[in-house]
Amino acid sequence: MKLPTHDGLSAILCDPAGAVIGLDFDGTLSPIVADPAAAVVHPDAPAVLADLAALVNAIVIVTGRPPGTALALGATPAGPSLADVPGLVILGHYGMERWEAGQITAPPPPPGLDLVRAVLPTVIAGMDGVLIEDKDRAVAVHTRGCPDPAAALAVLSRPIERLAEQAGLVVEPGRFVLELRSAGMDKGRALSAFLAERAARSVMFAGDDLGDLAAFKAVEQAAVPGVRVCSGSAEVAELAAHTDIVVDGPAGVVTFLRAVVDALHRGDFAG
Ligand SMILES: O=P(O)(O)OC[C@H]1O[C@H](O[C@H]2O[C@H](CO)[C@@H](O)[C@H](O)[C@H]2O)[C@H](O)[C@@H](O)[C@@H]1O
Repeated sequence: MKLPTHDGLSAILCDPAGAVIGLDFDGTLSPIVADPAAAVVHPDAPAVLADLAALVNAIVIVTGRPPGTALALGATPAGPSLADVPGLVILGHYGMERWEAGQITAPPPPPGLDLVRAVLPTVIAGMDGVLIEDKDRAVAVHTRGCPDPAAALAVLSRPIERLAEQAGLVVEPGRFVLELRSAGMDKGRALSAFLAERAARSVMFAGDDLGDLAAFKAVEQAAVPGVRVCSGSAEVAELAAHTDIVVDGPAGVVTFLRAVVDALHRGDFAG
């Protein structure tokens, strides 16, 4: 793949040691599938991330998943797993939970989740194919398995908003999913704080969904050069307009990252 011309990308290629590479998980590193529990990482993703990690300041996965789930889904039968990527940091639950060097740090889960767990079965009663994913500090309601996923999402939207209000939570919309989670953190805040922590001199963020918009905004507003990469899909076609480079889903992300690694090894942009 020939790398596109972009100032933010050039900054990363010229000075990789200063670059923070941020990535979403579902739809970016792992192809979208019907069952959230089966959304394993693209088989070539951990290897390319491991190669890239040796060249850049840091690789950080910023995801709505709990870090433990991203790690479990990041295991590959042959070759390295996500857990093998040197220095990898995972900011899970939209930045609420952090995994680094085998350690997780997180505040206690929001108390409103008990109400959500008690009431949700009534809210979805009679709706064929709705799936509840309990993530300990958040609960996601999926409609991908419904006969008409978009219609089911529309039906659930208002009742879930009301439930979130009652429980002191917020609703995070995604790809045929409505997630009830605590307020006060998003991928943008998480990424900005990480850039400051690492004294980043450039940044890339790759994502596929509405929850990634905050991170794209953080790249835009960062005091350092940056590039926003869209893991493109027909499902979230509108996301491309908020990004600089569009690739074709997780396979496209892996090909793009491999081209970055190859360019760095060749020293195309070195001093
Ligand atoms: O921030 P992300 O890493 O993108 O996580 C966002 C949500 O992704 C997951 O749901 C999505 O992927 C599933 C598996 O491919 C798919 O079945 C579902 O339709 C998508 O919405 C995950 O299950 C959620 O918990 C995440 O919050």
